[in-house]
Amino acid sequence: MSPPAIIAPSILSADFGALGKECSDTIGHGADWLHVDIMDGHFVPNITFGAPVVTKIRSHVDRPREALGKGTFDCHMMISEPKKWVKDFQKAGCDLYCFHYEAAVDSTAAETPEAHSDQKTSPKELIKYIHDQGMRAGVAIKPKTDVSVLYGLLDNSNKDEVPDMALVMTVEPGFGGQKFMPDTMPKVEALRKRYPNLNIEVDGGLSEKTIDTAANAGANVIVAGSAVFGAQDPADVIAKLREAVEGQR
Ligand SMILES: O=C(CO)[C@H](O)[C@H](O)COP(=O)(O)O
Repeated sequence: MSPPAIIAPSILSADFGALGKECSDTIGHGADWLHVDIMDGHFVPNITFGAPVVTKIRSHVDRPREALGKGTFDCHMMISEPKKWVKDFQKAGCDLYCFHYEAAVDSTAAETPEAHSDQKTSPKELIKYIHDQGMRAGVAIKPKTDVSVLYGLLDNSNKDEVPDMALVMTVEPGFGGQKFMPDTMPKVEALRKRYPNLNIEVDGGLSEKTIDTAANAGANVIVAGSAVFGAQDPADVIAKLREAVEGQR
């Protein structure tokens, strides 16, 4: 049986002029987590916001009572220098710091020459560093990245270096409102088969139309931006996404 359904609306599609209220309303509509997209205009061709904004919106949502419980801030770091921002985001109230595997292994992804030494931190060292700051760690992969890169991290016997979640991107990261890519589903299926208890998150193009495909493949953490924030009845959409995942357990 897969782990429980976790619905994590992406606030990328929220009204940025009323972000605090949008966040508290969304939790009130039944969301488990808030998915907070951090984009640096370098790793992806778009910019959102940084730790000071997260600090402000955190005050509108109660901290989770238990690890990864209701109210978790799931920060998806679409940034070139993932190690550099760990402490700032911990202080801002991030609970789950999810970095991109591609950014952690590619020294050319760093924006500045000084940052190149920072990028020498391997993914497993970065996971440990995130854990040392008291957060959970996630590792994201883009649609073209092979799922097997995650096996080396997940099969590690040193628990401090093992991610708490894998994020399989179901669109190219950077923008909300894109079309779900069903050809990413074999990666989710492979992960679920190999790791029955793993939190597997999918992100991009998830809606009432695509949720069955993702749930069937084994995803249990569902990010949805435009489908939730563009809905007349966000609570109904959140409930339907949950039902679809629970139906597969
Ligand atoms: O990470 C993201 C984009 O890089 C967003 O979380 C994602 O695209 C959600 O938006 P939507 O549900 O509208 O596709």
